[in-house]
Amino acid sequence: MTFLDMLGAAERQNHSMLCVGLDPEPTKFPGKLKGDANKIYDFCAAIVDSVADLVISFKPQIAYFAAHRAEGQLERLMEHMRRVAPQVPIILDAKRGDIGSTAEQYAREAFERYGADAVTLSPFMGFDSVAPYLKYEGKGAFLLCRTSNPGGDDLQNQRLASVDGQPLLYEHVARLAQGPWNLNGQLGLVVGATYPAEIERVRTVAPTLPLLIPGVGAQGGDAVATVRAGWKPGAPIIVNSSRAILYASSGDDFADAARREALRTRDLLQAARP
Ligand SMILES: O=C(O)c1cc(=O)[nH]c(=O)n1[C@@H]1O[C@H](COP(=O)(O)O)[C@@H](O)[C@H]1O
Repeated sequence: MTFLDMLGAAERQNHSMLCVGLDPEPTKFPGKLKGDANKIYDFCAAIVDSVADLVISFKPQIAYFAAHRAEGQLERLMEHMRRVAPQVPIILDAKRGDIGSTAEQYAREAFERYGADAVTLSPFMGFDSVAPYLKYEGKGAFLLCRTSNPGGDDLQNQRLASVDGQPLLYEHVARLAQGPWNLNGQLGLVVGATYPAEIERVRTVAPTLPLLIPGVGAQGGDAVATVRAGWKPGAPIIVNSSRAILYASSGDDFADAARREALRTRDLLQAARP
């Protein structure tokens, strides 16, 4: 099953566009787990178990594991997600971007070591830095396009005088991903929920690509505006929330609280479909 097939199946089965981001930060862990980096797997597995029937995708952020020498725990978590939610695709948020020979190693890490279904990438180094990921048939690759952070303006909103129509840089990335770079239909784009007008613009330039949209919850993005700007039948959106769900409670009821917040967010997103 390809990444896109899995997305469609999870969306239908769980009636969801919600992606739960797995950004484990031990200092924020509840109760007995607090401060213990050896409990990253336990914390994340409990969250996965409580929301598995509510999500279109899971998105572990690799830095939160690597910073604590917890790559082994990430490997176990990937296996756990496969076991409890085989229908739910996993996007490894790694934001890689390097020359082709190094990109081959990053692609191997994401798809062979961790067994991810998709990965996030920076397009800054150009097509040859993206191509090695596309050799993995059926896997997805999301290019950073208009990111959720304010500093995204610094480069992404610059106008490209040398390109036809003088698009903004992020519009050009969207055009490349929808067209010439999308050799096997594996590309998607990352657009921040904090910028709904830009989501709408990206959706116009890239009408069929899946959009990964982080920024609801802790970053304050507008869930309803996000869906209205990005959702179209047949062109999935994957709306990520991490901290607002993971840390919905600092008590021993953290998994139940995460489920309540995930359910609330899922239903808000579903109800906003035009
Ligand atoms: O690629 C991403 O996932 C990403 C892109 C972006 O533009 N903004 C963004 O916040 N992210 C990631 O999405 C998650 C957002 O987390 P919360 O703000 O806690 O919901 C983090 O893992 C970020 O690294």
